[in-house]
Amino acid sequence: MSELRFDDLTVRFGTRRRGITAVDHVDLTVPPGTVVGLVGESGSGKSTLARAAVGLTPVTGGRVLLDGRPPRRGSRGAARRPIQLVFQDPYSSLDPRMTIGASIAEAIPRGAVRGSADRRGEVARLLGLVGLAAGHAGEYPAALSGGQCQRVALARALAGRPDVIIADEITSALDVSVQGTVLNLVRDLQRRMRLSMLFISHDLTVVRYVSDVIAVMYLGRIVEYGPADDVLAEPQHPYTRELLAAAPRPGAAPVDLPDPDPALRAVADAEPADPHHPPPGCRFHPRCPIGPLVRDDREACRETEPAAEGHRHRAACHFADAASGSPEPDHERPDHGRSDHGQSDHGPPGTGTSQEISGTAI
Ligand SMILES: Nc1ncnc2c1ncn2[C@@H]1O[C@H](COP(=O)(O)OP(=O)(O)OP(=O)(O)O)[C@@H](O)[C@H]1O
Repeated sequence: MSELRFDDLTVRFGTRRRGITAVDHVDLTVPPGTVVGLVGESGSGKSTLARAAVGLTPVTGGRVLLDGRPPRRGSRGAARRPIQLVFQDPYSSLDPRMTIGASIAEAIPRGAVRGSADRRGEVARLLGLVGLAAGHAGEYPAALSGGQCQRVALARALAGRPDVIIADEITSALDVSVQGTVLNLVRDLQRRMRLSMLFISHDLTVVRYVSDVIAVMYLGRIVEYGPADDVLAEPQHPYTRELLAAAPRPGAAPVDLPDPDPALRAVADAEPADPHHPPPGCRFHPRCPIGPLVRDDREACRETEPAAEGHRHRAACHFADAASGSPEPDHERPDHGRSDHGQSDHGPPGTGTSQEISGTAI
């Protein structure tokens, strides 16, 4: 089992004047054998983080670490690739001119099998792992359904003998009817193979289904992090509460935002901030329904990057306690502070890699 860690990672596109910081000083840890669900709206930087992890996008600053070291980047088919990325669109991730068997065989690292019979056996084994019959090896992607293609993409990822899988919106392009079976498969494979997994989705309903830990991303930053049960039961960041309110658990009581005032709801319903010009202070403040309830001026929200409070479960909000029921702004607590770059460690809750984060912001 391996640990994936983003250490103060920044990815910037474009020029200094007209550029965009898609990932902004993110510290995030995927603990060994754990599924971290990364949720956030479109454009928050989730895919950029994923692509940076496997070297598809150059990083501007910070590091990606696998068990404390930069991961090896094996060339295509040549060596074991310890971090594997599975994409949203199962058809575009497979070469339409290659049979399923050839696609999977291509991803088996050199030296992992001897001879073509062994290779065929390994392809059949991988197809079996993802619940497909060995007979599919001779077919082309066009003959398969979207769900079957996504299973093949998973088989290809597993062929690389990974320690970590990053699943980026892998059910978004699938029919609702097959999303559940693919999610069950992913969870089953992750447990059986004791994989570490970063599971990315804009949909909290999907993330909550597979995740041990949930990280919430907004405008390039992680704004909340904690054990999934805690984040879902007592979200601390108003953005997480909005996501939860928009994705109620079937049969569960809806999450009430603390403010029934329509004027303030309009604030919360405002357009996301322009990622080219993120607002100063808390990036969420132009949309936030919490601040006006507890402070008329919301000066802290406008001017100061909020710090993350808490050890296992933490949120970057000056009014995190107001969001979960007790309106004491965290910037008035004695241990509050902030760092230069504004990110905390998102290490595994309750493990040695989770650091005390008083004094840093996420
Ligand atoms: N190659 C690129 N060049 C310029 N800007 C980019 C590039 N890739 C991503 N971006 C921008 O970076 C920001 C983050 O995009 P990213 O795709 O990482 O977000 P996301 O949360 O994964 O959203 P989605 O689910 O819609 O892909 C967006 O504003 C996007 O337009």
